[in-house]
This record gives sequence, structure tokens and C-alpha cells, in this order.
Amino acid sequence: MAELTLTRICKSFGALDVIKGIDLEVRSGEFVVFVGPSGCGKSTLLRIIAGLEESTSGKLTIGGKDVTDAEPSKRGIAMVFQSYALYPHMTVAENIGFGLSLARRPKSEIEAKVRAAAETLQLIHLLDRKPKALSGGQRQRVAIGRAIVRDPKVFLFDEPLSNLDASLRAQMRLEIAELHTRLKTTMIYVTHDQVEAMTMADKIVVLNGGRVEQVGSPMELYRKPATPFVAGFIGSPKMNLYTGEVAQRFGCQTYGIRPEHIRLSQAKGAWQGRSDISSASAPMPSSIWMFRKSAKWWCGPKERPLLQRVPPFGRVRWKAQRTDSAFSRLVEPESEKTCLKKLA
Ligand SMILES: Nc1ncnc2c1ncn2[C@@H]1O[C@H](COP(=O)(O)OP(=O)(O)OP(=O)(O)O)[C@@H](O)[C@H]1O
Repeated sequence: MAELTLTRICKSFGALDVIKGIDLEVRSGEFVVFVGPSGCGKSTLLRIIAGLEESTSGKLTIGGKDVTDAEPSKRGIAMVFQSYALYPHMTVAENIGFGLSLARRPKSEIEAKVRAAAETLQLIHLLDRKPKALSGGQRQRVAIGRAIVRDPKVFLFDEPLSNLDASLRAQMRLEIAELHTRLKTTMIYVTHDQVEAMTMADKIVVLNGGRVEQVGSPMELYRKPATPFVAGFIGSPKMNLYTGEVAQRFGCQTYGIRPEHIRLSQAKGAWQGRSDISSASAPMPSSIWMFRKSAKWWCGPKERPLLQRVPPFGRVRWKAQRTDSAFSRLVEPESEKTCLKKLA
């Protein structure tokens, strides 16, 4: 069931169009990550969902209810910010329970919820401390605790780990992923760190210039990038993208080869690649991508003259001859017989 839907959401700041018509569906319990380069509109989109920013046009529903114009507090969401936004003069317990106190919930309810959240986040022994006596990771956990006690339908995280050092970030990544497994609540997480996106997400939304470039699971984006932008953005180190002519009738195309699929060959001046095709549904070896100028995934079997003799599954090898400028004979699949021998 869709927990959250965005329909043609647009946002302009004065003359600057920042979000340019976004349609998106987030299913109940999904962990969705928004990624994209700096300035692509990730935080603005999250803030629109939270109600902290008004959309210029479009419709937003949460839990089936139209909340396009609803107050943030009426949307059933909780947000965790990069800066933690803790109150320095309050204890951990008071910080976690702050939203409930504001909502004038009974003291016994606040205490019980704060304790439960603190147990989940291993903060019980720190409940009486002030934020300045906590580590960065502990502060972030308090901020998450404050979100948990609201019992939201949707958690929103805005780059929550970017102030932490690398090892703590890795640990917190795991903790948030475990929290998601335990709570099974819908989570939307903004980051520009694609490692976070690849390791945490059920579904990644790649944004570029205020538009959705592609939506898919981490492996879908890795295996079938829809555009050269996604191909270059997902994967570390980045996919090599070359523009050149393989066969005259196809004109100039963009080709992508992942660095991890390139092996050095004995033959002088040649590159040798390996690719795994795990199922018959894979349209082509995972290590070679061809993009049309229109930036569409190239998958029609007849349109793959260079790859059509590759068997539908198994391990195949290919060679790429490097020429000085363009790649005139970039991909040369081995003959069917050779491939079949290897599969035998
Ligand atoms: N209140 C505002 N007024 C004017 N322009 C804004 C405002 N908020 C954001 N912008 C602009 O909107 C664009 C998108 O900003 P946003 O913060 O959503 O990007 P982002 O993808 O989250 O970037 P980053 O990864 O750097 O945080 C940027 O060009 C930014 O300068």
C-alpha cells in the first residue's frame, strides 16, 4: 500500500525552479533514499514532505490523506536533522520527550515513551546527561529518540550522519538500518553519500536538477542505469563513460564500463573484461552499457548487434581494443562456440 504519494510536485524560490514536477510513490514500510548532487533539491523535497516548505504546485498524500496544505504537526511525520537540533539546557530525557511535552501529553505517558525509546537506542544510562556531555553518535541517537516517541507514520532523515566521522558513520548506518527492521516504519532518508544509499535503501530515488532521474533498488540502479547520469553517479569508483562510434550505422554513442569489470590482459594494448550475467532476463552483460543520445537504456535485442551473440546467462568474456581517440572497436564478444565451451 502506498504510504506516501507525490503528484507533480513543483517548487520555485522566486524565479528559481528547484523542484520540477516530481511524481513518486513510497510504499508502507519502505526505506527510501533520495540521492543526488549538491543543489539537486533533495532537502527541499524532504522539507515539502515534512510541511516545512510549501510546494508551489502538486499534491501530497500521507496514509491516503491529502496533506498538501496540512500543518507539519498534522502529517504524522517525524524528522531527524543533520545538526541534531538538541536543546543544550535540557537533559537527554527532556530532549527526547520535548515534542510530547509540547503536545501536553500526560507525564506518565511521556516517561514511558522516553524510556522505551532510550532502551531501543541504548541511551538509558545517559538519560540525565546534557547534550554537551555526549559524543556525536550519542547526540544523533537522542535526535532519533525524539523522532521515535512521536510514533510517526513516516520518518524523515536529512543527512543525519554527515557530521560524524567515517567509522561512527558506518556504525550509525547499521543502527538506523536495524531500527528500520525493528520498527518497520516508512523511512525517507536524504544523503549525497551513495554508499549510504546503496547499503541502506530498499528504493533509491536519484534526483538531478530538480527532477527524478531514476527510481529503483540499489542493484537495479547499478545493473541497469537508465541514463548516463545515473551510470556515472552510482558505483564507486565511477563507471567509465566513453563517447564514440562502434558501427557507423549507430553513429556516436555513449558506452559505459565499470572499473571493477576491467582486467588487464596479456595482449599489448588490449583491455579484457569479464561480466556476469546472472539470469536470462539480464538484457546484456552487466559491465557494458550503451546509451542513446536520448539517454534511454538500450535493451532491444535487435539493437545490440555487438552483443547479440552473447548467451543469455553464464560467464562471458569480451575484449576492448583501445584506439587513440574514440573506441572504434570497443566491444568484441567472443564467438558463440567459445562462450558455450565456457558454459559447459
Ligand atoms: N529558501 C531558499 N531560498 C532560495 N533558494 C533556495 C532555498 N532553499 C534552497 N534553495 C535552492 O534550491 C536548490 C536546492 O537546494 P536543496 O537544499 O534542496 O539541495 P540539496 O540537493 O539538498 O543540496 P545539498 O546536498 O547541498 O544539501 C539550491 O539551488 C538552493 O540554493
